[in-house]
Amino acid sequence: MESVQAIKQRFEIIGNDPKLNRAIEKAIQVAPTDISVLVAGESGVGKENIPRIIHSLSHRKHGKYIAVNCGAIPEGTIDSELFGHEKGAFTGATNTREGYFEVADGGTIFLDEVGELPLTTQVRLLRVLENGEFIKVGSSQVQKTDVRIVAATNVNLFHAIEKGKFREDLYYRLSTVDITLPPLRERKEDIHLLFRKFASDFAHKYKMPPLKLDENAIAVLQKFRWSGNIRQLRNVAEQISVLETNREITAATLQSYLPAEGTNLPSVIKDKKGDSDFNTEREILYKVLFDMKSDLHDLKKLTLELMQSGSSKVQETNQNLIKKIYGSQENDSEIDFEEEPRTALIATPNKEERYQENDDSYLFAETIEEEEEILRLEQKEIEMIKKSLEKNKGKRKAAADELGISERTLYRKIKQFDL
Ligand SMILES: Nc1ncnc2c1ncn2[C@@H]1O[C@H](COP(=O)(O)OP(=O)(O)OP(=O)(O)O)[C@@H](O)[C@H]1O
Repeated sequence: MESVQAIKQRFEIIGNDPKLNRAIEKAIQVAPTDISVLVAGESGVGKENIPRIIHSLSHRKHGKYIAVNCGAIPEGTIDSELFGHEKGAFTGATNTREGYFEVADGGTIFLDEVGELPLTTQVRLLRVLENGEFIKVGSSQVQKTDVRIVAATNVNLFHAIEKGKFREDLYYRLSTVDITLPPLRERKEDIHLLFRKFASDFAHKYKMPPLKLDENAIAVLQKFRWSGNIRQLRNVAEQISVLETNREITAATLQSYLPAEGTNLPSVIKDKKGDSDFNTEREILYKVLFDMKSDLHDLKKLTLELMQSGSSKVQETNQNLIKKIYGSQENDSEIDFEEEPRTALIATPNKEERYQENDDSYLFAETIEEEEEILRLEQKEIEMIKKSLEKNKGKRKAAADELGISERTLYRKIKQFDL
């Protein structure tokens, strides 16, 4: 039996965390059997490594391995994708098509985000698991297949069962063995190791000298929550690798690439109860917020430079605007740009001062401000998604990777915003 260490090398899995090692060990143990395995863990923890290990160590290793993201396939086509269809089964079915369960006969199918399967598909899946039987869409002929199923979920399937969205019998069929991968924040020792690996990969890819984090930066890296887990860490490492000319990374530099923690974004509050999209939704909103913040910073810097280098005319004609952006200072007819311009950049009028006369107007104004902010965030989110899809020629997987979100979340966003 191959050792955990050898498997880690073969699959380029970085980390020494005991829970990670135990997960790999379990995968090695169950691989030679045909037991169904359910892999659990937050988005981005590396769940896909487990079915790849299981397949490659099983007697099916020369058979096909197919990974299916159940959340990324529209409900209307999932049965046909998985089980195939007959010619004429529905409009557009011009030919008979083999589904993944037919193609992967003798191999392994990885069903990622299995909790996203519609109930009708769950019934079909249960049948395959029980006796290897399935029926193509539009057919009445029962077919046989011999496929091993490894499923994964980043939501608590018990909640889905309670809500009537997931069949209990299917859950027990899928999870003969459970393998759970820990979130990155519980693998503190591995975070720097992973960052170094990614930084070295990107240095190689972009032909730049490798990054080096100083001690404080390492501490920041380890303290951060990493709600998007390894995927998020990889994205941050890539951004810094490409954008930073100074390759010695300090805590402040690193911090500027990390989303502010504890930001009271509406979706974060809404999802605190433990809804499934909490991590990924937050991830994208953080990213959006971060981009907006840096755009704003750049804009302010630009106008400040213009005013400093330009004429007093700019200041005269835009006095009100300047006050609004850089703070209203009583009896100030002119702002002293020589004095600590960076402080001026972030100074905003105190909200209590602005609204102290009337509490209601304060609350009202706050609500409107928040609503406008949400709309702006949404707009920005739509723009980012559109750009990324265009750049990646409509390939959702590539776009999702670039945006640092899962394909399932991207698929939902596309539906939500009608893109
Ligand atoms: N231990 C590891 N060492 C190096 N890279 C890793 C490790 N684990 C995961 N990765 C990388 O992190 C990224 C996310 O992994 P993966 O897609 O397997 O996550 P996931 O848990 O399946 O997420 P989701 O639930 O969103 O599909 C991938 O690019 C993967 O190669």
